[in-house]
Amino acid sequence: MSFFELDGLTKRFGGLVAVDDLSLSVDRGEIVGLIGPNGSGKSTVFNCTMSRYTVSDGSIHFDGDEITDLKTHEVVENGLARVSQESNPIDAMTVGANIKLFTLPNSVTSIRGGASDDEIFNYAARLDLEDKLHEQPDELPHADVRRLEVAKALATDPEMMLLDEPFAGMNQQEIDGLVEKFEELRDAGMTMIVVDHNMGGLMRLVDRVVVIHNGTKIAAGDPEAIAENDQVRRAYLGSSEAM
Ligand SMILES: Nc1ncnc2c1ncn2[C@@H]1O[C@H](COP(=O)(O)OP(=O)(O)OP(=O)(O)O)[C@@H](O)[C@H]1O
Repeated sequence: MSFFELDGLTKRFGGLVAVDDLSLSVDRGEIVGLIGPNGSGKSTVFNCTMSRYTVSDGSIHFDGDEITDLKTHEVVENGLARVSQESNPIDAMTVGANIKLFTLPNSVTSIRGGASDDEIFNYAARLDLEDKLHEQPDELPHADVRRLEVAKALATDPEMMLLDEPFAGMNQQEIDGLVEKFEELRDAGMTMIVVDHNMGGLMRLVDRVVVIHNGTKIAAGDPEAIAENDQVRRAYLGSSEAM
């Protein structure tokens, strides 16, 4: 069994089948790109994996355990973390305090515990945010807010990260910088699935690409082969996006 496996994953919203019998596996240390036109089901795959949505059919395994029906905090405790499309830092707290929040024990009553200042510094430093620990998120440029979201996810000490549009809204220099950070995380052993519409950043980073369209896998392969794949091109041509 692979490190991470979706087997026949299906998610229905009433009559709409958002993810349709999708199987996908990721090996430890791999970075897999999950791409597809708008509405093809990418975020739904992440939401099912993190138990934000209940799965209609199929199963999800991570590191040898079935995690399909766990609660979200149990999925996180198992070593999976997700960076959402939307940033949601708490603006009334500093960058450091926002990161620390993700290191607290999982209890609404816990006000003690969590990572030390040194540990918080190290999580921030992995995203080049160590000089911004005392700033408030609403004082930061967009790219720093997005990197803060990655640092928050890292603070749960995951073995695998699901990254939903990490490059959105970034300029080329910022994308290059973030690609470098993800490569450093990979070198330290992190496994990742990355969803993004920025093909330049994504294709450079990933080992393998899985393409979904209408919730179904239509292609999988290395980035070069996927860029040349006619079925993939047609799927994107049928949507309003360019590949
Ligand atoms: N909570 C929900 N309730 C009803 N329908 C939903 C829900 N979440 C997603 N969908 C539908 O499921 C389909 C897949 O949506 P999803 O957001 O997973 O696509 P996506 O590939 O992530 O799109 P994008 O690239 O635009 O983020 C869409 O038709 C969407 O409208």
